[in-house]
This record gives sequence, structure tokens and C-alpha cells, in this order.
Amino acid sequence: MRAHEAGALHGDIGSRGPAWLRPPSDVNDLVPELWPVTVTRSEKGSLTIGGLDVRDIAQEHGTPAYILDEADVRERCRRFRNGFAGADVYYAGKAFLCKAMVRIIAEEGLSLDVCTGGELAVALAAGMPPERIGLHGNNKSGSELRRAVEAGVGRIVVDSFEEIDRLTAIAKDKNKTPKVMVRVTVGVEAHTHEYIATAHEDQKFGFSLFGGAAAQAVDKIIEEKKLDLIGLHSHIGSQIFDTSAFELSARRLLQLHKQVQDKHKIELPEMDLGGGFGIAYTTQDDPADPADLGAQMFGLVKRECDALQLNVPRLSVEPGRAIVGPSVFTLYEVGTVKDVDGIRTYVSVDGGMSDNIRTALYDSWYSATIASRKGDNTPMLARVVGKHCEAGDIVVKDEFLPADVRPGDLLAVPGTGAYCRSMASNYNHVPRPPVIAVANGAARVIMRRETEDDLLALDVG
Ligand SMILES: Cc1ncc(COP(=O)(O)O)c(C=O)c1O
Ligand SMILES: N[C@@H](CCCC[NH3+])C(=O)O
Repeated sequence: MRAHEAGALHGDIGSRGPAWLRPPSDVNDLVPELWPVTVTRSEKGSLTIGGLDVRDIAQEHGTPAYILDEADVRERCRRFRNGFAGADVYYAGKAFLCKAMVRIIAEEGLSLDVCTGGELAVALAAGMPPERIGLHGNNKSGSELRRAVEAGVGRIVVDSFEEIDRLTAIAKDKNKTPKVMVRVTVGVEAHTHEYIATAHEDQKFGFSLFGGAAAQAVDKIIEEKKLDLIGLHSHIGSQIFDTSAFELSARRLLQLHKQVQDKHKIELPEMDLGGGFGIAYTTQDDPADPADLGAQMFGLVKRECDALQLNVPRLSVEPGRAIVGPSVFTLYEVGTVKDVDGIRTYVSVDGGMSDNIRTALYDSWYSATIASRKGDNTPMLARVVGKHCEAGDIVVKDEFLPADVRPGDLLAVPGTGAYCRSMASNYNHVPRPPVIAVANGAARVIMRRETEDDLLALDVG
């Protein structure tokens, strides 16, 4: 069963948890699909990552902390690069971005999608070649566009008529011809949470295919001759398992591609099918292998192109979550265990919605395990909550933990590499956790922990 189908069971939670969540035969077992590749439970009972014991990492760097398995993230980059050989893979930096991550991406031969001036600044500061950067955004400011043109980014994905005008003015002023793609809203209802679906009609992103705006945007760019239109773009949403949604999107995009060719007698050289490939947050999720995704996407584009008598454009995709999501777990320390009589056991950790907003925002599911030791093999259904002043401050809605879980235990929540640190906040003046990258038995801080002094430094009143 896939994540969105599991969603149908969300009603059946109560204190027994969702119907799909069953007590494991050994509550200390790790479900391999949910953990970065080098994570194991050692003889001593604690988790190790990249050969390091999480207790030592916690001792040195404190908790909460995001722990990134560098071997895992590099392997994911390679799988996408190989699975999509002949296409360009743009890592969607919004999932998680810092200079070390940019360098990993660059070293592994991927390109980079940024969607604000801030993300562009990180990419350039880390030395990402500008021609391998694509800029997105539904409301790029004049200064963001200007910076992108000055830096010479490889492509700008235009999203509104105002932006076309803004960018055209900048291009004239700078005497440059930036490469652009047109973001098309293809009208596909992707099976994912409403807030992360982006290709249905009622939507802030892109130009509508069915309303005719996408064709008008293309006409305008071609007729004005100030921007270099290299292709069409579609991104249908995030955490998607249903490949038929990508197929429908590609088919619709290619129909427009064909119309452009017939009308303007130009062959658009590229086409971007976006990101959104789902990952496993719980045992209910069954993500596709990048090699299969690549083969399917190439296959369907080839078939459609043959049917429409088109040359196959150079494809690109933009995975974010599938590159970094499973490579990270968050390490917390348990502070309290509260049994609310006959209703539920609440396990409070030293972070919460400020380091992972996804549970509160999208009703997302996560998993958890005690990381510092093996617990009693008596599974107890628990809810992992944070320390914020908010009843909805839930990290893991339901999970079986050892019944002897207690204050001082380290608790690890896997699958937190994407959209956790990048969406972290300072709610309740909680400093944001560090990101610690582990590789070959060594841990290095790639983003340091925020301090109260950092927070006070902004407070100049
Ligand atoms: C335009 C665009 N490309 C790529 C992505 C990456 O999505 P994901 O992290 O789900 O692969 C997003 C986010 O949904 C996006 O908006
Ligand atoms: N932030 C979202 C995904 C949206 C990505 C950007 N369009 C998530 O956590 O799942």
C-alpha cells in the first residue's frame, strides 16, 4: 500500500494507532528501507552510522541534531545520475541546502535547482558552476532575476507574464539572452497532500495548459526574441508514487511541444519533468528505484515523441526529497514519558515542530526507534512529541517503542533529510539544530547549531 492509500486509514487512529501499524516481532529491529545505508544496531545495542556510535555523536555535538550519512546521499545521487543517464538531474535545493551539500551535488555530477536569491547565494558561494544552476519561483523579484542573469545561470524557469516582462527588461539592459523554460500547469491531480500537489488547475504555480496561458507565454517569448526559450517544464507535486501521473504530465507537455513546433517552426531542445519522487517514511511506502523511474520516463517520452513525429528533447528531472530525504535521521533525547491513562503514552523529545514541521503541516507519518540502547522487547504504542507550546507539536504520530523507553534515551527519527532543516523555524526561540555529516568513521559539522546569541543578534530593538 502506498502513502496516499494509507491516508485513507488515518481515521482509524485513536489510541490503537492506524490499522497498518502492527507491533513488530522485535521492537529494536531496524526496517532497512527506512534507514541510511550505513546505519546498523551494534552489539552494544546502540545505533552506529558510518562506523560511529550515535552516543558519541550526541556526546560531542548535543541533541537534537540532524545526522547525515554521506555515503547514502552520494549513492542516491549516483543512482539518479545512472538511472537518468542522457538526461540532466537537477537536485532541488529546497529539500536541504548548505555549501557542503552543494559540493556533494557538484562532485556527483548533478545540477542544482534553486528557487530564491538566498538559495542562489549558497550555490554560488559553494562554487556551483552557474551554468549548472536552474532558477525557479512563482514570484522572483527583479533583483533575484538580475543576480541570476549576472551570474549566468543555465536556465530560468519563468512562471508569470510579469516575470517575462521583468526578465526581458533585464536581458535588454544587460545585453544578454538568458535561457528560459516555461513552467506549465498540466492539470494533473497528483495523489499526494493538497499542499504539495502543484499541477492541478487551481494553483499559484505555472501557466495553465488548458486555459491557454502556457501557449501564450511561449508565443510571447518567441515573438519578443529577447529570451532564449529552451523548453517546457512541469512539476506535478511532491511525495508521489504513482508513475502514471508523470506519464500523463509528459504526454500533455509533449502535445504543447508539438504545437509550438508546428506553429513557430522551432524545435525546443529540452523538456523538464520536475521532481516529486516519493520516499519511504514508514513501511507503507514503496518507492521506485531511480533506474526504473528513468527507464519508464525515457520510454514514455520516446513513445509519445514517435507518435507525434518529434525528435526526443533532452530531458531533465528535479528530485529533492529522493536524493536527501532518506540519508538523514534526527537524533533527539527523551525528556519525559507521560502515560495519559488509558488514552496514549506521550514521549517528549528535546526538539519538535521547529525542526520537523511536516507532521503538523502535511499530516505526515514518521517512524522512530531508541538509538542509545536496545529496549525491552515489549512493544508499546507511543506518540513522539516535541517541546513546543503547541498541542499539534507532534513528531511521530504513532510508533511502537520499547515499553521501558525513559528520559535520557536517545531517539532517532529517520527520513528527515528533506524539508526538515530547510523548513526549520525558531518557534519559541528554539535554536535550530546542527547538521552533522558522517563518512568513513568521521563526523563533521556542515551546519552548526544555532545559539541563543544568534537569535539575540537579530533582536536589535
Ligand atoms: C519546481 C520543483 N521542482 C522540484 C521539486 C522537488 O520536489 P521533491 O523534493 O519532491 O523531489 C519541487 C518541490 O516540490 C518543485 O517545486
Ligand atoms: N515542503 C514539502 C514539499 C514541497 C516542495 C516544494 N515544492 C514537503 O515537505 O513535503
